[in-house]
Amino acid sequence: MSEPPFTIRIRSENNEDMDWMVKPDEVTFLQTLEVFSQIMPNSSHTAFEYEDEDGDRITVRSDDEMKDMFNYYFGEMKEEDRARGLFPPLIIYPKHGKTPQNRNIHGLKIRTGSQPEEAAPAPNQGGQVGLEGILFCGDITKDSLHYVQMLGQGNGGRVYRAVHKPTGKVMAVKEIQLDISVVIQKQIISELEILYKCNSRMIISFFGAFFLENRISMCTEFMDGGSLDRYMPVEEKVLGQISLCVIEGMLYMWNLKILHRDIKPYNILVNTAGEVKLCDFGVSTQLVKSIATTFLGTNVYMAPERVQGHDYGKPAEVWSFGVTLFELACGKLPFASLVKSIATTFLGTNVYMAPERVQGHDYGKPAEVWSFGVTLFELACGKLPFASPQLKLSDEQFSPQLVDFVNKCDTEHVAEEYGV
Ligand SMILES: Nc1ncnc2c1ncn2[C@@H]1O[C@H](COP(=O)(O)OP(=O)(O)OP(=O)(O)O)[C@@H](O)[C@H]1O
Repeated sequence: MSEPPFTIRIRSENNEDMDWMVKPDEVTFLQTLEVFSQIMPNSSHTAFEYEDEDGDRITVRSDDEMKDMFNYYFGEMKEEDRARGLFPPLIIYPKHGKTPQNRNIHGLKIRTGSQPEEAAPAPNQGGQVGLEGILFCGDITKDSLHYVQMLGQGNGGRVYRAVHKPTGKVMAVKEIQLDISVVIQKQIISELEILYKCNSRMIISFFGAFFLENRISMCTEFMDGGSLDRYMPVEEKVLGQISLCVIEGMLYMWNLKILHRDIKPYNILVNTAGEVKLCDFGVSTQLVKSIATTFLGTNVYMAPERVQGHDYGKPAEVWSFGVTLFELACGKLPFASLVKSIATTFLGTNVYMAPERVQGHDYGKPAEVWSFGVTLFELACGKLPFASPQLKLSDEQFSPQLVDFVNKCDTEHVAEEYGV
């Protein structure tokens, strides 16, 4: 049932109130930030807070958190007030964009003074940018980084090894070009701040992020062993240890209500100290959305419900982990069963295409026969043959425990067994 319009009372730092009538189904987090910028043009805000029944402040940084706030507000309302249409104003407190120095638990002490007027040219771009072109979270700026080497390139951007000049700290800097508005840039920076609070041995440390023109740079711990894709196939007993780390990392983030959203060998990093860590968490829904809009595509690690555009959660994460384990163990993807995961519309592939075609290899008559097989199946059964996919790890070189584990990383199994 959709909720009725009601008043949000925006309370500024000097206790001045401004009332704003909203329809909870229609108002967005970004609109709220825009309202702040209209009534307080001299301050910049990246989030706001409201108070719960104990008077504790709860921060809102996204549409989802805003929805939670509305649910809380309507949930707290007395039935008789609701029946009489008496809706007390919901008071919110705009939050200034903070430099997170005192929240950076990784103890990186870096210059926090005003930002430079001009930034050093990026490794792959020239030109100089004024202050207004720089959005900032953390204490790192472009000109404080010395780029040493490109470590890799993903779908969206490039990763460099860089030295933070003031401290000598070696970091990995991931740069992604995103054509988005400044308001969305601010939201991304704000959403990324949660990474400062993450403190797990299984999660890559986050040092800061900044925008320069239309490019975001995210600075994280450098892992000298790189990502696991380099080491495939991985021996089973090593895989066991790796799995423990990945699961611990996932559980840690799940407890913070954060999904990784992109579990795959490329996002599991190792170092010569023997550590295994997850990187590239989808903590910023806005960043995930912006990347998805800029680089259309699905990937073969995605669970079917996600590819089909349905809601997804932890089971989809476990699915991706299953595919990852399969690939790490065998050195190749379980493609025959996974081809169903390739979306119908994205990247011009569809569920009738043979695996070699989906993978961008040369194809010919056999691919045509594959598509015909899928078509016949659909005509005979009225559904596609991929409705209830199972990962298979049939090769006998693996222990039954590993085979069983990987096969249980199936969305339906996880949802049924654990009720998540
Ligand atoms: N913190 C890091 N330390 C060392 N190497 C890294 C680090 N982060 C990324 N890399 C390397 O850079 C490569 C590219 O990373 P990137 O995150 O851009 O792409 P990806 O994960 O392969 O794909 P996608 O763009 O889909 O996320 C990784 O595969 C990894 O080898």
